[in-house]
Amino acid sequence: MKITKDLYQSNLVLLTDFYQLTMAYAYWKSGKGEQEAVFNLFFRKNPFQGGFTLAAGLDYVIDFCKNFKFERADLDYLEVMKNKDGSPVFEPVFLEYLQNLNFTCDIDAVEEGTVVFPNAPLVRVRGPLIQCQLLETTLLNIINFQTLIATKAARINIAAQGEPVLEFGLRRAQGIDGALSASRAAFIGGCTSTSNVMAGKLFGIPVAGTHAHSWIMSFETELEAFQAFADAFPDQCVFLVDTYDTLNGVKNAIKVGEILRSKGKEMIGIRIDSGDLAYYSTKARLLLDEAGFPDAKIVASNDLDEHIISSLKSQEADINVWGVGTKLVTAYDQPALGAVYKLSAIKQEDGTWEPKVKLSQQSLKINIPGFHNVKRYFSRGKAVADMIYLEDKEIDPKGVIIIDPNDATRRKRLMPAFYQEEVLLKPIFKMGKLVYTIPSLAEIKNRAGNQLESLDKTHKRLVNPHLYPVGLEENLHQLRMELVLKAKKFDNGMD
Ligand SMILES: Nc1ncnc2c1ncn2[C@@H]1O[C@H](COP(=O)(O)OP(=O)(O)OP(=O)(O)O)[C@@H](O)[C@H]1O
Ligand SMILES: O=P(O)(O)OC[C@H]1O[C@H](OP(=O)(O)OP(=O)(O)O)[C@H](O)[C@@H]1O
Ligand SMILES: O=C(O)c1cccnc1
Ligand SMILES: [Mg+2]
Repeated sequence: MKITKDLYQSNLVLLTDFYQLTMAYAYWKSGKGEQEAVFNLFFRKNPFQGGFTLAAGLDYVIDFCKNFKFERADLDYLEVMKNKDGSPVFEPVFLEYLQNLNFTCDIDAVEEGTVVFPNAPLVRVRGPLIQCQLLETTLLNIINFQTLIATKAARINIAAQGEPVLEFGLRRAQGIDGALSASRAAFIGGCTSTSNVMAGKLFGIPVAGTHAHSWIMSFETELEAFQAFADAFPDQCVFLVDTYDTLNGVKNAIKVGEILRSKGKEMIGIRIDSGDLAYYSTKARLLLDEAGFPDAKIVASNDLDEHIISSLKSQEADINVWGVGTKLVTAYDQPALGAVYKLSAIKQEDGTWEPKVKLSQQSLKINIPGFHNVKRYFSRGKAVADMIYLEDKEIDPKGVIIIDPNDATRRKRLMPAFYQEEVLLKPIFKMGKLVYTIPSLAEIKNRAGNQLESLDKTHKRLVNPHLYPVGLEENLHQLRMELVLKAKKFDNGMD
């Protein structure tokens, strides 16, 4: 277990791509290391062909930045790295520089549990080039995964229409942190509990569960197994009924439920983990109701995701609680969010900021330049549109036009004076100092619920959702166009 322990006790500065360190060295060597820059972290497409994304992971980012420090052991490792000719990769003076390096960036970010959309920044980092660069990979690793899983969880919870979703993913998750971060993000996205005990301990997520087929199989009969479980946990009986014959299993659960009742206890319900979940849940409901257990819950599990849950809902399956593992914590149908981290401005020697774009053959990949932020407009509590804008340009309250960053012919006129507004990037660090009050996980989950509530249901549809309007404010659109044309010079990019 040494590796695990070391990993979690490390402050993660080496959890980065090697090229960040070689670039840092080269920046330092060329004297550019302290030049100020602005980087933005954003994604280009909502995952799962959905209409929204739920931001998560900021708490980890804060922790990483707060503890950003090269320790002796990190430097010892870098010190022995050699080039092909046997010379050290990093000269000792640079390692000394790293040893004395203190985190001094400004970070502004969207709060965890906020609904977000493509192209708008989730995190904005302003600071010396070396530091901005050294944050890239770790920030992307954290935000990409937790945001992906929080979004998947939100979709699954939308499909469950407010019924509890229990997260059962640990055994199928992508390794140790894949499981822990997923349990955290799944809780933010709306799951009520996790089966992962360590996630319970680390994050304060309620832990819950039933029992496995092995429990039943270890007894001579199913009835004996249910009875023994009831003896051990009279207040927490959810009997797994499908080991041998599902409907007979329900009858056995009822028998033990009656014994429990005679002792003043109520069974919570049953779990079905195989077969046609619509058919068996309906039959089980009838048996339970007829036997006088109308409040007994029916839990369903077995490779569930938002689509199967929706289908079961439309089949009027009698299911009250959903146990979801593999397809949630692995984001089964889309394994990565694809968020990127791009430089958008750099400070010149005369103190002015130079906005930057990176050209791409695909116009959709040209980044948004400058020092920008994103603002959400609301009407009667519902989100109307998001505007990405340059922070130093005035917004006319009488009217602005926002322009689709991927298609300049798509535009929307907004009258800010008629809306409530919220600036989505909040100050997190100022000159390396934490200025943000970190919310509890329960507060983050609550925010996620309210945010999803503020989104029209057409954007939350699981299949072919209505596109939520996100656009560039005119000045920003203009700046982006000018920079693209300037960079392309006479070449029109059609070769
Ligand atoms: N009524 C239903 N409508 C749509 N999908 C369903 C329905 N009932 C079950 N499913 C889903 O169909 C799949 C059935 O999986 P599978 O073919 O492995 O059968 P199984 O019942 O798990 O078999 P086993 O007895 O081996 O566990 C699961 O993903 C399950 O969630
Ligand atoms: O299906 P998931 O969404 O991943 O949910 C978790 C699964 O894990 C458990 O059994 P396991 O799959 O280990 O064994 P089983 O398939 O034989 O029931 C449980 O019974 C669920 O089926
Ligand atoms: O508690 C359960 O029912 C459970 C836990 C993990 C995986 N599947 C089910
Ligand atoms: Mg299974």
